[in-house]
Amino acid sequence: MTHANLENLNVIQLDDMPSPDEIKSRAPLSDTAAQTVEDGRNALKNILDRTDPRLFVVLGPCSIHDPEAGLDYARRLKALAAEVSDVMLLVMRVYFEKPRTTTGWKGYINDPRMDDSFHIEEGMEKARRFLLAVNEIGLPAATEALDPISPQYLGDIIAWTAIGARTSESQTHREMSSGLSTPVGFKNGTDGSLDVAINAILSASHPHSFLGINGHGRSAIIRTRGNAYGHVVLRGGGGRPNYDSVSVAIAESALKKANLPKNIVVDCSHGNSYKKYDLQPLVMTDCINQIRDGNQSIVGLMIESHIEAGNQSIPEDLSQLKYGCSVTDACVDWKTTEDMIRDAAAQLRGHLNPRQA
Ligand SMILES: O=C[C@H](O)[C@H](O)COP(=O)(O)O
Ligand SMILES: C=C(OP(=O)(O)O)C(=O)O
Repeated sequence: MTHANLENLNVIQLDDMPSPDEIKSRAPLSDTAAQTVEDGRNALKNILDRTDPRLFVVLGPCSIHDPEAGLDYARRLKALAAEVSDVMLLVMRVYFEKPRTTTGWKGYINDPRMDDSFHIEEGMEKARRFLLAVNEIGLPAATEALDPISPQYLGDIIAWTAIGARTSESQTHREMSSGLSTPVGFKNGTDGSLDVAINAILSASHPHSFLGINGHGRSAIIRTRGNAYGHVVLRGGGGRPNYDSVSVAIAESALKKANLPKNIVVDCSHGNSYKKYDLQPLVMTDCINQIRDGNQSIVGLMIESHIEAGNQSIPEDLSQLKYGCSVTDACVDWKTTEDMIRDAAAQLRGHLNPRQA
């Protein structure tokens, strides 16, 4: 009996991928970028530990598809970050991996040329170069960790990580988070379920042993310490938002019951704005009002924002792409972003009392 036809029946090809060490040697971490990462992580941890009373805001495009426009955005954001640094820590959303409900462009790492050619080796290196550039500008970066191998390539240049609504319940993502070097925000499920995020924080806070790769790209058993900086991201879901004060109070009690710190980030987009990008300012204003009214748990916000408003589908002819406009979820434009951040900063000045975890 032949055993030749029992495996890889649905695999067409296995291509070599440069190891994490190889990609890092092509795009090495500079001293400036390393300092930004370290300062960003420390500031985020201090906010979560309540030794820094500021609010952190993760904002930027739904996904990066054009590094030039992405860096244009980063430079603008850096100037805005300096203006409001007394009350807010701005962290740029640098999302390269998109979880899809069914199918669609899965992001710049997976398909950097946006033509279904899937040059992952090119995408990974360019993604790393982009992250380095953002950090060299002096902005810490946030990303969604979707592929469990990617952090070996990029983990040294990320300050905050999200686990998305579609993967908070996944053991693989909880294990990975237990070893990540950044604070990790776990989103509630797409159905609105908060339990998956709370269980994820608990799971990721413990040590795990699981399969992965090492810097040389070899299979490895990864043994982790556990991540003490997991927190919830409320993104709405199941047809209703969950940023309102009642939903926030429910999340606070669930965290208390699980013996977890009362640390909540509100995502102003996704289910919280019914995916209507121009509702994000309303969500943000509501959260800022809650903080002014004495809320002790909202430590961060997320905004999907780009240079131009809305979104566009990816055209066959890429020269037709509109500059600075999202190719995934719709975003608020730069002017609106500035207004949102400046208004919120003005509201927060004088109202940021040290909050209790
Ligand atoms: O934030 C991005 C999207 O909401 C997420 O990737 C799902 O997108 P999809 O439902 O269009 O696939
Ligand atoms: C996919 C995202 O969000 P969620 O997991 O909440 O759908 C995102 O923030 O890009």
